[in-house]
Amino acid sequence: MDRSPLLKVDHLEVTYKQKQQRKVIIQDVSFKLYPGEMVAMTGKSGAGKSVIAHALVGLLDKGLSVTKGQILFEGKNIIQFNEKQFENLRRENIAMMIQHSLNGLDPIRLVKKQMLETIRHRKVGSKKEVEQLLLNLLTQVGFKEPEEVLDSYPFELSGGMRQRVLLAMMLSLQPKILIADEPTTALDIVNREKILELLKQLQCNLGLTILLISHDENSVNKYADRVVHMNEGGVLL
Ligand SMILES: Nc1ncnc2c1ncn2[C@@H]1O[C@H](COP(=O)(O)OP(=O)(O)OP(=O)(O)O)[C@@H](O)[C@H]1O
Repeated sequence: MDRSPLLKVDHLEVTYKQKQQRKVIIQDVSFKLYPGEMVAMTGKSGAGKSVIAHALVGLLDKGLSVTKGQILFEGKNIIQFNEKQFENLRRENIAMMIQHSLNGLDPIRLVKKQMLETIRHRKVGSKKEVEQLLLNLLTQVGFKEPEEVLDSYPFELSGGMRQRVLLAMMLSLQPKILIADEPTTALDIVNREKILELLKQLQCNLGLTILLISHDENSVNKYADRVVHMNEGGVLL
């Protein structure tokens, strides 16, 4: 099959540098993400999964930088992107649900306000059309009564519900790739399965390409099309 990868990570190296200190954190990592597939990146805590995810969207912590290799998005090397270009990339192409993102919602601001904030760059149409879009997004992530959710505060919602709201916000950006970094860690076992099932459903129904990051290989194995296993800063094949 002649398919080009949407994302190609090629011999990536990430180094931590501060004053006299220098430590290679990610070494020679290569993998591809093809359109419409769900790839799980697994490996134990500290293996480097989050650092890779952050490198993909230009959100590396201070002191960390890409020192070797390429990250090609639709064939274009994004390593040299400036802040503005990365911002556009995150807004238009690669959405990232960050780890512990249950905190990613302001508990005391209406869901509606926070969702509106996320889509402020999209030209949707009239107020009514925007509201309908938000309701559709909430329905897409499994809410039976989206109006109620829209008019609630995150603190009134359960952990699983908040995670689904965040997912709806990510979907509102219409990304080509969704990176979900440990989307289930803060949830109980029933909600964990529900979120993974939902991601699978979104992949199948919307053709969304997903990079699912998890330390729990067993739970993601049955959902992912492929698994990239990280081992202390490198890929274990
Ligand atoms: N800002 C930073 N400064 C220095 N070292 C860092 C920084 N962020 C991460 N590291 C180091 O990089 C390595 C990989 O960390 P990373 O958070 O990517 O692991 P992980 O596989 O995502 O694990 P976890 O699931 O626990 O988050 C670890 O050794 C960590 O100490």
